[in-house]
Amino acid sequence: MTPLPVLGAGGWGTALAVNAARNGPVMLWARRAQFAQTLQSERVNAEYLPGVSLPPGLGVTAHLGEAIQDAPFALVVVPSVGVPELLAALPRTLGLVLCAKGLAPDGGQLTVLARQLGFTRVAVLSGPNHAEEVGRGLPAATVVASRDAGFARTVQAALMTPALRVYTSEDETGVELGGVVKNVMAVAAGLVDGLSLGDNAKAALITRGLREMSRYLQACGAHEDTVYGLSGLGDLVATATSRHSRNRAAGEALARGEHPGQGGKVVEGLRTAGLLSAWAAAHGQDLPIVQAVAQVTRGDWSPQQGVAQLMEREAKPERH
Ligand SMILES: NC(=O)c1ccc[n+]([C@@H]2O[C@H](COP(=O)([O-])OP(=O)(O)OC[C@H]3O[C@@H](n4cnc5c(N)ncnc54)[C@H](O)[C@@H]3O)[C@@H](O)[C@H]2O)c1
Ligand SMILES: O=P(O)(O)OC[C@H](O)CO
Repeated sequence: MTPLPVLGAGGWGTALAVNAARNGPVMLWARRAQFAQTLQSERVNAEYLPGVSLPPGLGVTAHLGEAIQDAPFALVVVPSVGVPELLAALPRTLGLVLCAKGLAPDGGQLTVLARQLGFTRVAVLSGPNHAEEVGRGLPAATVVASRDAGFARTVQAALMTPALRVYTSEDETGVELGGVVKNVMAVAAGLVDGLSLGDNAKAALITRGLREMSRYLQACGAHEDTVYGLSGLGDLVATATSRHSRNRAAGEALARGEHPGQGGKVVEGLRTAGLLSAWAAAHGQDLPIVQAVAQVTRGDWSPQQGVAQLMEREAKPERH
């Protein structure tokens, strides 16, 4: 049986690889040769997913060609900034399951970038999935979305295990962008927590954040109900309330006056806030929470100014 390639040995790549190894052999690709060797010999990813043993069917390599050899498709699990470079190195015949929750350098979708580069079998995987929990085999659910329904079902079969329930969708845009925007909402949730603004404020943020996600997704062509599924509301709740979330923790750090996100584990929401804020300005769209997070992240507003700006907006009906 050809091993399933999992490209990217951070927390999420490792957790997905451990889950998929319940179904068959897996080859995990790490960019750094020394790191790949350490994973192969220590059988644990102490840097990104400590406490989770790598099962015997999981191999590790730093050679991309070896990782994808004879495989019909691969999971792409590097941070969004690294996706363009990795895709450029892959054969266009390879099916792609894009797992990053971030945007391309131009602020567009990674699925769109993949197709522009000539890949034809493209899917996106997204849902309320903290690597720390999936890696330990705690029950979770996720969505694989592709315009190619047959490809989505193939990926579903490869990843569905007793611990991970995988649903399919044909709404690539809705599933991809839900996971992208919720990271910004999670940074905002961390600001709420860090400033001790209380439960009412957190509930208001999540609810208005969902409304903002819905407006953005629909402006980008998503189906209107996708935002209420696992990749939208599900992931928003998981990330905005989780002790595992790096995006939420980054918001707490901002509230303390620190500058999070330099080095270490990837915090997609900080970069995404700037890209989405630029998109909103260019398209005349109103994404107030995204814009407030972008201003605070850039240091243009203090966290308290961000809160005041949101609270003092014009009066309006709830449905807007
Ligand atoms: N951690 C989670 O729980 C989780 C869950 C779902 C989705 N995601 C998404 O998955 C993506 C990866 O996140 P993660 O948590 O695995 O990150 P991480 O911070 O745990 O690890 C990032 C990994 O990518 C490698 N890397 C960094 N830049 C690279 C590049 N240019 N090319 C190749 N490799 C590179 C790093 O060396 C490291 O191994 C992100 O977009 C994240 O939003 C994460
Ligand atoms: O730790 P975070 O904030 O990157 O969130 C991880 C996942 O996206 C949760 O589904």
